[in-house]
Amino acid sequence: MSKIQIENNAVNQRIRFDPLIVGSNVRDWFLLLKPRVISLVVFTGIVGIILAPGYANPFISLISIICICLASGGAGAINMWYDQDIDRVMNRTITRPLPSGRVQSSDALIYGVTVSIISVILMFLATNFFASFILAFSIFYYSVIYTVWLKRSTPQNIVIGGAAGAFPPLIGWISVTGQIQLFPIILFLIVFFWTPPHFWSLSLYACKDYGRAGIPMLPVVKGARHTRWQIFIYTILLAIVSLLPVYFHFTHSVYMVAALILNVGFMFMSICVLLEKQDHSGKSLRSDKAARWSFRFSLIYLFFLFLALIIDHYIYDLWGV
Ligand code: HEM
Ligand SMILES: CC(C)=CCC/C(C)=C/CC/C(C)=C/COP(=O)(O)OP(=O)(O)O
Repeated sequence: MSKIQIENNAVNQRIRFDPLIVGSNVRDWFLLLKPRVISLVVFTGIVGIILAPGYANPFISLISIICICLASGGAGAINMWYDQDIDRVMNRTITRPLPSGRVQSSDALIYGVTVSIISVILMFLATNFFASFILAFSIFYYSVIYTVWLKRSTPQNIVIGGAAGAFPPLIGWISVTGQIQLFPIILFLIVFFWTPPHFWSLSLYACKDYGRAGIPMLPVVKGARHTRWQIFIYTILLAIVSLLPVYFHFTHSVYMVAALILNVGFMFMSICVLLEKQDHSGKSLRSDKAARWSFRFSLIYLFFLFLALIIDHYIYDLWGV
């Protein structure tokens, strides 16, 4: 039996014995929204709301947060609808509601589009036109520009497509102030430069999956060695961008210390990824352990960096320490 056959059998076994497959309707509709990704996306949006100057009505802020949740989820469902053909060939995604046949294709599309439209209308009614426009644009960016166009056509898909996930802090800020300022643009840039090391770490160990699905992710097209260098370069760029709030005096020492520690941690991870032993084809000899850690650390990095922004804000700007 070939290696691919063995892998496919393992996947089939997993589908057959997955206890969640029968009678899991509500859970499937929930999973279509990519809830775990939403949690961090929404957190960055909440930080945008908290940092924005002026009075943020708690009820309106709650609606804005729900709107970012729905927009990100709706776009995620459209992404899963469009990608069901490739999700069917990848081990990581084969148990998702669409490839496993638990949700009908057209139902998923209607669901994704409806949830997205509701989010934009609700944002417009609760806040302002500008915030709802950027929200609509970010849904379009993720579900059409990234998913339909970039993902299958260029190894730079993540770099350009990364902008989709960087909008939420900007949207949160605009929902309060109605305008764009330098600080939320820096928050946008932080998530933008964070996305390549976040995703490419994962793509290093999910490379076979993407190769089988014919998706031109960086390690598939340019090899692991090139991807490891790119992760390293983007981690340096991220470190620089993450210190811009300190440079422009938007934040104080709490954020500065947190950012320095987190950047040292991420640099260390990316150096481990870079140094992980490879053979001459650039393939890792140690099952990409460092890349797995780097992916996990990317999530820790973004969460604590944005948490530090809030703590710094409360300590210095609100309590006047
Ligand atoms: C275009 C940009 C991005 C790409 C291509 C990307 C890609 C991915 C992929 C492929 C996964 C694995 C998902 C899975 O196994 O189901 C993942 C996980 C994750 N991503 Fe991203 N990501 C992007 C942006 C973001 C952003 C902006 C955030 C949050 C601010 C984020 C947060 C997360 C989280 C929290 C997980 C872990 C989910 C879990 O534990 O299952 N990602 N990302
Ligand atoms: C407000 C708003 C619309 C926010 C969007 C947030 C956003 C773009 C998040 C990106 C999240 C993500 C999991 C991308 C996965 O890429 P993929 O689809 O290539 O991954 P997959 O292979 O796991 O499906």
